[in-house]
Amino acid sequence: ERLLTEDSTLHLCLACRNMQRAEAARSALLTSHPDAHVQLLHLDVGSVQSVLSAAQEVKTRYSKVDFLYLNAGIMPNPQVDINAFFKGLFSRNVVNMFATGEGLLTQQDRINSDGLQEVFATNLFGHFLLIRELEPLLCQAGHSSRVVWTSSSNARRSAFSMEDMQHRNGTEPYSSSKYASDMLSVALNRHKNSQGLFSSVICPGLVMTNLTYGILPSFFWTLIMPIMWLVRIFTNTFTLTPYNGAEALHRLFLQSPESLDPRAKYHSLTSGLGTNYTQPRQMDIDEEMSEVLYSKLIELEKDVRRKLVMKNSDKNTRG
Ligand SMILES: NC(=O)C1=CN([C@@H]2O[C@H](COP(=O)(O)OP(=O)(O)OC[C@H]3O[C@@H](n4cnc5c(N)ncnc54)[C@H](OP(=O)(O)O)[C@@H]3O)[C@@H](O)[C@H]2O)C=CC1
Ligand SMILES: CC(C)CCC[C@@H](C)[C@H]1CC[C@H]2C3=C(CC[C@]12C)[C@@]1(C)CCC(=O)C[C@@H]1CC3
Repeated sequence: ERLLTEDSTLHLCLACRNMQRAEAARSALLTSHPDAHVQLLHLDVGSVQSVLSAAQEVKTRYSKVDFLYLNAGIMPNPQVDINAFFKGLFSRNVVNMFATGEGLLTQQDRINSDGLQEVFATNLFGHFLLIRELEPLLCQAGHSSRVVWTSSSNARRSAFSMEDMQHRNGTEPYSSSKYASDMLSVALNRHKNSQGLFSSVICPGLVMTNLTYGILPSFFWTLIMPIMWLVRIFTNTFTLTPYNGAEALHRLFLQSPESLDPRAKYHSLTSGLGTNYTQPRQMDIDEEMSEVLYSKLIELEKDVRRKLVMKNSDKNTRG
């Protein structure tokens, strides 16, 4: 919505897994911008086959991609640790607890049909594979392109382990996947800036969406809204609405790639008085670690491609 307000000649492609919702989003955009070019594309970013097919379709439809917003993300079966919440409330860490949710949330992950951990596959690997597939459209001579990851303030180094990058053994797959996306963005910049591809990371703040309604029911969030406005005075990270949460996405669209800090996370923030702004904050990233992650993802990519070829040839011989 905000991008079209900025430039109504944009060609938007909404890549979604649920085509009914995608169609509703397209209709809403066409209501406010009747002449806009809005196309839909089926993409389940958590499925290797779907990512490859969608990328193929993009390559037939478009000759270049200027911006790739990697926004899809999941937090399945979240549990709030009430004891930790009350302990944190009376500690010196209280502001950080509200800003990041550190120590308050655990999730239950599962293995998907590609044999990958679902949170890792959706929040990180599917996006990585999409970038790899779209490289010919993103990296073109004399043209600069942008990849923007929706990360989170919940990304935490201690939740991530290089020996278990899919987070098979822990209870914080969300935090781990978001930290991995921060590292991957840094590595992408190192490998791809020379080819005109620039990667950035944003955090939308705490926004009322289906994700947060999965943590606590929507009526509860509505009930405690006055408390949330109060908390906003201390953290500015309670952006609360999708419009406010999109502030950093919008700001990055307007900023030239050369002026971006590859090691910063751009936070959407809303002040106590309701003013929106974007603030870059340095990420806790080790260059060497991000390089190791990049190599491991390339290896995993080879592996899933090999498995997919075998699966499809099995199907053909049986069918
Ligand atoms: N809400 C918050 O407070 C915060 C959110 N974030 C991040 O913001 C991003 C957007 O989340 P938010 O809007 O809050 O949550 P929602 O659950 O409302 O939206 C998530 C979006 O991702 C899509 N999606 C999920 N899985 C897939 C998939 N496999 N393939 C394609 N699309 C998929 C969903 O599609 P569908 O409609 O089909 O479900 C939906 O459109 C996420 O990356 C999240 O981690 C970060 C910090 C805070
Ligand atoms: C009185 C209320 C404000 C109590 C709410 C307590 C917690 C449920 C929330 C406090 C900080 C929140 C938070 C998130 C989820 C809900 C909280 C833990 C996120 C982890 C949601 C997803 C993200 O990506 C970042 C958010 C950070 C803050």
